[in-house]
Amino acid sequence: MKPMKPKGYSIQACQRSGRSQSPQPQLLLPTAPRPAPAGTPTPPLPPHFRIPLRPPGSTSGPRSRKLRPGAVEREMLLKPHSRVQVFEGAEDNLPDRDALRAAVAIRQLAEGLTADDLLLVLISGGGSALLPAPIPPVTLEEKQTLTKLLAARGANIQELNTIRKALSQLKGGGLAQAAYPAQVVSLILSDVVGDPVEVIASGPTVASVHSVQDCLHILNHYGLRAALPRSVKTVLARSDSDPHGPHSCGHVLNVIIGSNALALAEAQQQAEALGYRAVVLSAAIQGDVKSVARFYGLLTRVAGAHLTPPGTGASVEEEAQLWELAAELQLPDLQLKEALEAVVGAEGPVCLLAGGEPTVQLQGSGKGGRNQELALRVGAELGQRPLGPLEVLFLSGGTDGQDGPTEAAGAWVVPELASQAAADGLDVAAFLSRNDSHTFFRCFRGGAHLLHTGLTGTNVMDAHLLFLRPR
Ligand SMILES: Nc1ncnc2c1ncn2[C@@H]1O[C@H](COP(=O)(O)OP(=O)(O)OP(=O)(O)O)[C@@H](O)[C@H]1O
Ligand SMILES: O=C(O)[C@H](O)CO
Repeated sequence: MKPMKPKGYSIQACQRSGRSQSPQPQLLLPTAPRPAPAGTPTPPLPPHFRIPLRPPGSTSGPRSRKLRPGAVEREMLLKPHSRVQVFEGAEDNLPDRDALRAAVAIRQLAEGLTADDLLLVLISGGGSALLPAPIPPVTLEEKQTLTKLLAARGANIQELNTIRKALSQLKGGGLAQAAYPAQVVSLILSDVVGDPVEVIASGPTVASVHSVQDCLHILNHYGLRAALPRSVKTVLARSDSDPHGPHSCGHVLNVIIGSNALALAEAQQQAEALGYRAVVLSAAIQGDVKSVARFYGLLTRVAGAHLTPPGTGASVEEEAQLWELAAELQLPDLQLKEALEAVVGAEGPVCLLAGGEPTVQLQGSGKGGRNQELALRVGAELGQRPLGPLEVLFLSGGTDGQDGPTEAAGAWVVPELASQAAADGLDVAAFLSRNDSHTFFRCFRGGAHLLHTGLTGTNVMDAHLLFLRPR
């Protein structure tokens, strides 16, 4: 590689978070303690959750300070007189004029490069909204409307980004094309199940494999083809007849440097250092949050049966239901058999880890997030039948530190939660019927079961941790 001529500056486009951190009871998770020496009695379940909570409203330490939206990025990134230009935009993950300005600046930077240059592209979740560059005559507003309609009708991220790429100058390999003949290296944090580089942030440096027919199929499926603006029809027709075909990206190296699987592998090591037999179940958990909660409820009972005296755990029917549900969820990398075998052989506490992105079909007007809703639903599942002499804790958290439009990253539950909530006059089912999981956890035990991490600066979807320990 030729020595780089240092370019004058680089551009950092980052999302302006529409949510500020407000002082809340903080459950601070210390760094994992050193591994317990051999022969140490099994740690209480789980030691790192026994941190005294700050009383509500306490404001010490950076995490409890109220930050202006967007201040975190500036605090995290820039030094005085930095040559880095920061463009903020795409508030709440929606492309806007600010993001459009950033996209134009990035394209101009890329187009000005030569064969002697190396363009370093850092990509993470939310990148699609940050790099809007609609192909004329499609306007930003038309593109916003179309993607909002698709999302509202249940289009998944693969479908959404296929359409985004077809209407963009920079997505689907367009940024790499603009930088040609410079070499391009993209370092990617994956927030999409299976880590498909052509889907993550709509693959600005990855040649798109989708055709116009794929787009039309998606638009037909969601009943949007008839109402397409003329501009969109023009662009789709033009790309269909494009003699050049998809962008070639032979000058590009795309590298996944952060993913759900990597995060779970690290969490597994931490759990083992804390004395747990830790097994990763899957980094591709998808499907409706109700089914996923049911899966974890059955898994707890089936795995728990191997950790408690015979006759106190799951029935044969429940084990069959677990396998049926696993098949229905179609989790490509599921290590269920391996996990259950590990539990059978375990002498002490067990930690089963998984991650991904369940879906929540919103039916109520409550406040919550995927992780808080999953945790509450698992809590309801765990409280349905006795689990025998078994301590259980389930945690679900967003790795970016924010779960839905709330300050929490997620929440954690134990089997006793549902009965304790009833004793406190809180109807779990009613909160769930309104998608009001955040309100529940704020009311329950003074918010003690909410997980607060603050913005983490990364985003590799959600992490689900199931801790089991025979009493
Ligand atoms: N009241 C609610 N209860 C449960 N889930 C909700 C609620 N409100 C929003 N959600 C879910 O939260 C998700 C949005 O979460 P969030 O704002 O963390 O963005 P995200 O999907 O994680 O995107 P990113 O990857 O950029 O973080 C949506 O999928 C939505 O279904
Ligand atoms: O920005 C996007 O397209 C989503 O976060 C998926 O990467």
